[in-house]
Parts: sequence; C-alpha cells; structure tokens
Amino acid sequence: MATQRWATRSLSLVGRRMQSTASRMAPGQSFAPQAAPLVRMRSAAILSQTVQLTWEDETIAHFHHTWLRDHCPQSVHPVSHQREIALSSIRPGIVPSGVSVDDGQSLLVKWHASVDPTGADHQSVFDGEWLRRHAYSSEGSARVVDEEDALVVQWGAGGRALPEPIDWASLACGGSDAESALLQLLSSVHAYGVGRVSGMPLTMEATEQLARMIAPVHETFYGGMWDTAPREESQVIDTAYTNVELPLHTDGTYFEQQPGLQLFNCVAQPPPAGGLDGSTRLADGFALAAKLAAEAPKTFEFFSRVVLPFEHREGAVHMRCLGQVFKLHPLTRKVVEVRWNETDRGPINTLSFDDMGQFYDHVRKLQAAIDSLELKLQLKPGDALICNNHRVMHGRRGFVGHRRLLGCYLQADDWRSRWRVLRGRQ
Ligand SMILES: C[N+](C)(C)CCCC[C@H](N)C(=O)O
Ligand SMILES: O=C(O)CCC(=O)C(=O)O
Repeated sequence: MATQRWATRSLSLVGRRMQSTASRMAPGQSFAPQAAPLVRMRSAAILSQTVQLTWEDETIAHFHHTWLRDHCPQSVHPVSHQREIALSSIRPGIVPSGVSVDDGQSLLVKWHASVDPTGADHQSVFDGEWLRRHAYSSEGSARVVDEEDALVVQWGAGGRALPEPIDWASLACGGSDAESALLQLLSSVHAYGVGRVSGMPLTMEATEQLARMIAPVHETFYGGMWDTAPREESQVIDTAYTNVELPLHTDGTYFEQQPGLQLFNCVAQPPPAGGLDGSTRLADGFALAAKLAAEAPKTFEFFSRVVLPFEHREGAVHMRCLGQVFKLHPLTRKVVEVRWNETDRGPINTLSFDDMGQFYDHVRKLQAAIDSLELKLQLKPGDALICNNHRVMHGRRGFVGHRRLLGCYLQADDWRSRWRVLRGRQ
C-alpha cells in the first residue's frame, strides 16, 4: 500500500539524514543554535492569491493573503501571544492594499479599513527571517525539515558512545553557568535521548532538585519521587521493585501519555555476583525503527500500523492503553514515539486474524533488532541517568545485594519547553 511504502521511504530518508547528522555531531559538542547568516529580503509583490517574496539569495516564497492576515504579528496578545482576530472574521478573498520591504528585514503589509477585520486601516509587520523559516511554498519548507529534528543523533551498540556526563556541581551552582550546564544536559537528552550527570549527592533531596531544575515532578500511581529498592513480595506493584532482570522497555506503555523523561539517580550498586551486575540496559528506539525500516520493512510497517493493548492491573489500579509500537508523525511520517514493554503487554484481541498469525514472527524480528542495538551502562553511586522515555528503551540486568535508584518521571511537554526556552536565551 502507498502508505506503507511512504512510511518506510520517509523513515529511511530520515534515517539517512540522522546518520549524516550523526557524523557531524561529536558527543558533548555544543548544541547551541547556530545563528544562520541573515539573508535580506529584496522585493515583495501582490499577486492574485498570494504575496510573492524574494530574498537576496534568489529564494522565492509565496504566502496566501489570508495566511498573512491570519499570522499578523500585531494581532496577538502582547504577553500570551494568542491570536486576537478570529479566523471567521477574515473575509474570504481578502487582498492587501499594499506591500513593501523595509531595510531588507521587514515586510510591511497594508490592509484597507474596508476589508480589514478591525474595520480600520491596519498594517502587519513581519520579520523576514521569521517568514523565511515559516515559508511553506518551497520544497525545503518547514513542513518537511524541522530544525529540532536535525539535531537528533542515533546510536547503537557498535555505534558512537553516549554523551559525556555533566558534573552536578556545574548544575547546582546557580546563575548563568548553571543554566548553560542545564542547556547542555537537555540538549543531550534531545539529541541522544539520554543525559548523564556525575557527582550527584546520594539523596532524594538532590535527586528532586535535579528534577525540578528541568520540570515539575510528574506524579503517577508510583508516586512522585520514587526509590527502586526491592520490596516485600506483597508490595511488588511492579518487577522494577525486585532484583530480577528487566527487558528493554519504555515505561508507562499503559498510559495514554507515556512519561516523558525517566530520571534515575544511582545511590547504591552492589558488586557483581554470580554473573549478575545490575547494569543498566539502553537501546535507541529511533535507531531501532531505522534498522527495521531498512532491514525488515514489513516488520517496521507492521508495528507502525497494528494497535497493541498495554495494561497495568493490580490493587486499586487498572491502566490500559492501545497503541502502536512506532508512532509516526501524521505529516512527515517520521517516528516520534516508541511504545514497548513486553511485560506489560495486555491480552491481544486488537489484531485481525491474519495480523495475529504474523505477530509472533514480527515480534521475534523486533526483539532481535532491539538486542542488536543494546548498550550497557554500569551506574555507580553518584551517577544519574535521564532517558527520553518516548524514544529510548531502558532495562537492567539482575543483581544480588543492595541496589537503589532514586528518581521520578517528568512530562515530555515540560522538559521540551524548558529546553526550548534555555536555547532561546543563548
Ligand atoms: C516507578 N519506577 C520507575 C520505580 C518503577 C516503574 C515501573 C514502570 C513499569 N516497569 C513500566 O514499564 O511501566
Ligand atoms: O532498576 C533499573 O535499573 C531500572 C528499573 C526500570 O526499568 C524502571 O523502573 O522502569
């Protein structure tokens, strides 16, 4: 089916771009936004349906008249930036009464009182760089190339190492230096899906302090801040609270919104015993999707299409969510989220008979690909690990003895907002 080929093709395209990005980004390399050189506007002309804009590098873009009035920077609330003009008040076929380029950097668009929704003469003033970033009429428009995605770097077992840890002292010192350190940490989480902190105090207070530097703690039925130390059998609401091996998974597959970030601060790690070292297992879900799209496209398409049930049911809690393993962006068809936990998969009654007949073969291919990408990380007390739970699967090897990770969940929207605001201040 066209959709399937499109999904596969777009991902392999994305995969290639990510690979090319990977070759450019070295671990720890600054992710601060590189200000692109200013390209000045040369001219603007009113055409029948659009305003044609030309920049000095010969780039040409067309913006529909209604788009321009709808996106007028002067028609939003000065603080909340919310639109103050209802789309329904912009008459169909509205045409500007004049356009001009001011000093190569601003586009001035005039609207006559007889057509403007305000009933008065109105002037929209657009920044040329903003228009260039939001141009939608050219092949390289923002619709296809998302600047944040271009910073994403895939990794795998044999591939590049994970980013270097950032020292706790540089985060806890406060001021602009701490903000720069936090930006580097969150930029690493954005690029790799993983951020690391070294020299962490072995306390819940410091763990919570680190979390709250990023975002509010996300409360679930596990509580807010939590401790993975093994519990009495009767209190094991999840096998994370035991010493058994945990397969690579994302947390909260049974929530509509999987937790955005998972923060682990290692405060105790026993020595290896009997071949069990309690090491942390990691795998990049984006690399997994790219690998399957390239090597087992039918399996990739299957797990991008079929909807699986995930469930957590114990005591006074019954969570259930239906979802694909690979959630694709509705427009770009890029993988935006991975949802997989073998141990929390519910009884499958959501597949057609034919799909069910294929499921176990595809699962074996999925698991083999996950295993091939697994990276091992031995946390020691004072090491904190932050995982993008929408992308990176985590797990652990079994252990013997006293092992404790303190941590919490943070919401995806919250940490990404914090990262964008810190980037914007650079
Ligand atoms: C709260 N704490 C992180 C310690 C345990 C949570 C367990 C989450 C469960 N394994 C899942 O995959 O949803
Ligand atoms: O104990 C660990 O290293 C990880 C536990 C885990 O996977 C979880 O809490 O979701």
